[in-house]
Amino acid sequence: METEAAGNNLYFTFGVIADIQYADIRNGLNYSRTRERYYRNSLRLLRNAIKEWNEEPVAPNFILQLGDIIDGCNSQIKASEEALQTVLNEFTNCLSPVHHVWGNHEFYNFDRKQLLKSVLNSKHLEGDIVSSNVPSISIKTEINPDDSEAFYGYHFSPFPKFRFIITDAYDLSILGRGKSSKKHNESVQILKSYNKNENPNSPEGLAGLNIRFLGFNGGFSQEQLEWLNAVLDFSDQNQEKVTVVGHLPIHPGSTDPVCVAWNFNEMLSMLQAHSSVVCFIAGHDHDGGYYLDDCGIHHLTFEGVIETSPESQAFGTVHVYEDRMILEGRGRIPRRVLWYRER
Ligand SMILES: Nc1ccn([C@@H]2O[C@H](COP(=O)(O)OP(=O)(O)OC[C@H](O)CO)[C@@H](O)[C@H]2O)c(=O)n1
Repeated sequence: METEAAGNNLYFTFGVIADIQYADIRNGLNYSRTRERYYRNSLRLLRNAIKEWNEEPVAPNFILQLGDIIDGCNSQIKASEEALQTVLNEFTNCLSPVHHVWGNHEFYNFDRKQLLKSVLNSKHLEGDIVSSNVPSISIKTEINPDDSEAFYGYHFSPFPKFRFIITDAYDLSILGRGKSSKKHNESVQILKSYNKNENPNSPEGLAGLNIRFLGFNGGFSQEQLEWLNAVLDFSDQNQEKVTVVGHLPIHPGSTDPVCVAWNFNEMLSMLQAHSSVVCFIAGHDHDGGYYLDDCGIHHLTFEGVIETSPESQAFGTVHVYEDRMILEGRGRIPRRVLWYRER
């Protein structure tokens, strides 16, 4: 019974929203023509989500915006800047600071340099590493917008013994980096070694989990995995509870395999090896998903706003306690109680 749990003191709350994909165009369909996409209405759902967060008894400590904030079609109609400004204007009404994750649609509209110089770079919200009992180690990163190989990642601690890590699932990707970048070329090689189709987004001929090797997915570089490992070493020693956040799901049980990160297995085994990790939060798969893995890590994939009908909703508020988190989902997003794994 969750009401009889040891830790009934609410520590803090945070909001989550995924795949808004706003565009000032009429409704359309997804690529497989199975779902409607409500490009204009997504802005109204965002507005209502912000209103509800603002009206909570205590405003959420922060909001996680899980990426694909505007749709790629804005680029074709030369409306990328305008669409982004429209969505950001809504976020200015939000009483809570917003952490932005980058998805594939960010890269259809902007390159990495533009993103790093934009409001979608929320790294300024990164916290300091302060611990009385664990030696300080160098796990803060500087991101130079002129560095063509840089990845977008940072972490913050909103409450003692809790940490959130924003990761970059398109660090290895054929999207977003110039053709002369080493990571771009490495990504082309990885993708081509699995996917022989002329259209890199076509899954034709890809069997089982290999269906993830698509141009609209990506992965994590060794450099990023090493950084993450160092942060998690610190969190383990400091006995923290860590939630890792990215655009792409990393557990095939939590999503359609077509949406999984290329090197999900490397990321997954690393997170499972760190006792501090309790949750992974992703977007990208608009149908959403959930899986509790063998090590007790909760994998939450948030339903996308873009494919949510006007009379419904798709956002959540997570209430964080000593021994569990409770996701209060709205509309398509179910309520879930997420007990922390045994250390
Ligand atoms: N078989 C396919 C699928 C897609 N494309 C093209 O790829 C681009 C991205 O597709 P899109 O469905 O817009 O990507 P989302 O991030 O919104 O959704 C990911 C998952 O599908 C959600 O469940 C776009 O240009 C498509 O036309 C393709 O060519 N071939």
